[in-house]
Amino acid sequence: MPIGTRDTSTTALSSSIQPCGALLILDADVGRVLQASANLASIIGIPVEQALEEGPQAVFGHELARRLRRELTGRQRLSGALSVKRRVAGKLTSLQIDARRSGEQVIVEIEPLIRNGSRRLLATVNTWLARIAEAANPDDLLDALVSGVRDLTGHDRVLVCGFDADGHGTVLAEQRGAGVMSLLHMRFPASDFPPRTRELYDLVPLRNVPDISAPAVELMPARDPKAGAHPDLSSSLLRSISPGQRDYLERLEVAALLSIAMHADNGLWGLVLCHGMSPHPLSPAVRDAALSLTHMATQRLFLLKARSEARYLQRVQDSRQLLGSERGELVTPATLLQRHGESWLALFRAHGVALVMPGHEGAFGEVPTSQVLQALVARLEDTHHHPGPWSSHALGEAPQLAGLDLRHATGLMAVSFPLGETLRGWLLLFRAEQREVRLWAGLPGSMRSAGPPRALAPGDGSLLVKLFSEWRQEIQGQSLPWERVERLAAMDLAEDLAVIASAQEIQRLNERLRSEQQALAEANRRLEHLALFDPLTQVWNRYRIEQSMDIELSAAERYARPLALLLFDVDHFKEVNDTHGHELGDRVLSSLAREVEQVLRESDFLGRWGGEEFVVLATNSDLEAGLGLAERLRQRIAELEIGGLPEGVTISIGVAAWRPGDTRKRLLARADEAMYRAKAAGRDRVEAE
Ligand SMILES: Nc1nc2c(ncn2[C@@H]2O[C@H](COP(=O)(O)OP(=O)(O)OP(=O)(O)O)[C@@H](O)[C@H]2O)c(=O)[nH]1
Repeated sequence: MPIGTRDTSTTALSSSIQPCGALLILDADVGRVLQASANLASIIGIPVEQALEEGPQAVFGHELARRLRRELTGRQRLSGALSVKRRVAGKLTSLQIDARRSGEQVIVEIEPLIRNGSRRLLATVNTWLARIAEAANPDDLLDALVSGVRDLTGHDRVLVCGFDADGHGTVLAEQRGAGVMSLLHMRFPASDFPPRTRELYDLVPLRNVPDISAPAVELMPARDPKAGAHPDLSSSLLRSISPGQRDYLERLEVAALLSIAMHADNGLWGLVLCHGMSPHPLSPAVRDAALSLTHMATQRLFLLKARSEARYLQRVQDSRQLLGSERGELVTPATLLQRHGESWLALFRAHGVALVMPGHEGAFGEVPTSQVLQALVARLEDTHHHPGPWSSHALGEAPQLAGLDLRHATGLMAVSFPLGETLRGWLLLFRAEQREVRLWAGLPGSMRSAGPPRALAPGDGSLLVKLFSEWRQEIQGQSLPWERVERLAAMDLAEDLAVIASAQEIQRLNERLRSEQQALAEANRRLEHLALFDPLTQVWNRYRIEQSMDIELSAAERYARPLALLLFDVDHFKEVNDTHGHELGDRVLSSLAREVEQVLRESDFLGRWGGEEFVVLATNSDLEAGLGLAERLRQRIAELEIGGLPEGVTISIGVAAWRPGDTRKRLLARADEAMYRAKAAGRDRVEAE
């Protein structure tokens, strides 16, 4: 505890103060002195007995006592410290008086205004404020702060100790005189800053111990514990230090201490610690100037941090814009990571990144095996339900992930993103181990009893000095902690991934819809084909040829256009089937249809009338043209070579020409009759109506 902040024994129950000032406990009405520090006479020249008997006016004079009462009416503390001059031990002394309420009592602190350092105070503060305002980064700023504070207070060593998320402190900046040991970069264990100590800094942002060896001064008269609670001195700057704290500072050769809190929005961020190697009286004015400088520097520090966070978030936004271009595209997690993995690793200071979605997975950099990734996500699915990220920088200590081989990864930030109503995808960022050697200034309290370096056990004076100056510890199994902005950035990224995933889902659905529409159109086409074509010969079926006949008949009627109808039938087809099989019979019908099509003009139509019977509708053809066509067909079929049927086939054709007033039925009947005659006349011939 080299910095001397641990004063758990100097709690609210402390009933003694440091001798650098005097203290009075007054009643709530500022009318009576309940207790006074034993050194009252040496500080303000009034004996304790007189103060207790005659009250505040004897100590401060009537006018000041009235002013104190007036200023504290309805207020917790004076609006500003008062200063008075008093003759003490024959010397005119300037004093600073501050007062505040504490429960049912008023605590008054009286401190001599020391001349040292207070000259040109404002000029010094202004110079350092300017330096602090010029600092472009936190390191320069903290250097300016420790230099400025040391310039003001004249301490032998001034340092800034910043706390990490675990409450451990690190010396981030230091200014020291010649021959003073450096504590720069050393660590202070969190156990040196117990919650009570931190709370006291909330109450009073500053602690000043000008001489740690000065004997404590008691309050008089001593309180009978039965008579009620001791006055609460926790808010007093003058409260004495604990024996343990004194002991510790002595071992560090620190004889005087000034510590000033640096508060962030979420609590104590760090401390400015000023060490004197010999007693170091400090004027209250100098102390307050150091407090102001620290206050301004702290504000500036958080402004710089906010700016650097803003710059980082701008980089995140840039990367989001790049990602935005993926929305219109169907990309797999693997492709996304190929394109953006490198930049995400840089952005998150990570060594590996994986995207795990149901049925898809992608990885970039150093990541565990696919099997482990799946197991990891299954565990996270079970244990992590809120939408924020899950993170750890010491995976070995995370019970959820016990037994999983995460390879080099000791840090993981996992953030989920919704895929539809129940499914989630996961963005997993891995950090590799970062070994670190910590130099502890002092040992953590818990270590003291466990005592790893046994040689350094208390009692061995020479080694104990070493114990407080430096103790090496190798930190393993940890990676860089995940910062708040990085967590925010990961959530932004996950949001984008959700948008990409849903945009892609919509695209996938659209594509499925499109292909289903195509399949439907195809089915419709097939259905239409089936409805109009004969499946065996692929010529028009009876329904379709009837339609055409009706159309052509009405055209013939309207324009008196000639039209011939040929009806033909394969001769002895039953025999073909019976002799060669039905399959060959089918082939004969198809070959015949192909052959007839070859002979027909574009404007002629061929249809299968049924069985082995076909119809040809010859437009713009009179009976003679119809007969000519029929004869050509008959000859071509008679000459047609059909594999497996050496004798070939013949057809008998009946031809009828349109006559005004003809219906389909009548025209067909005449053609049928002619075909019947052709059959009857010996087949393989053409007959007209
Ligand atoms: N392979 C096959 N045979 C068919 C098909 N449609 C009808 N047939 C057959 O065609 C034959 C027609 O026989 P019939 O009406 O006796 O006439 P045919 O044997 O051709 O004798 P004629 O017409 O008098 O010369 C029957 O055996 C039917 O089974 C078909 O799609 N494929």
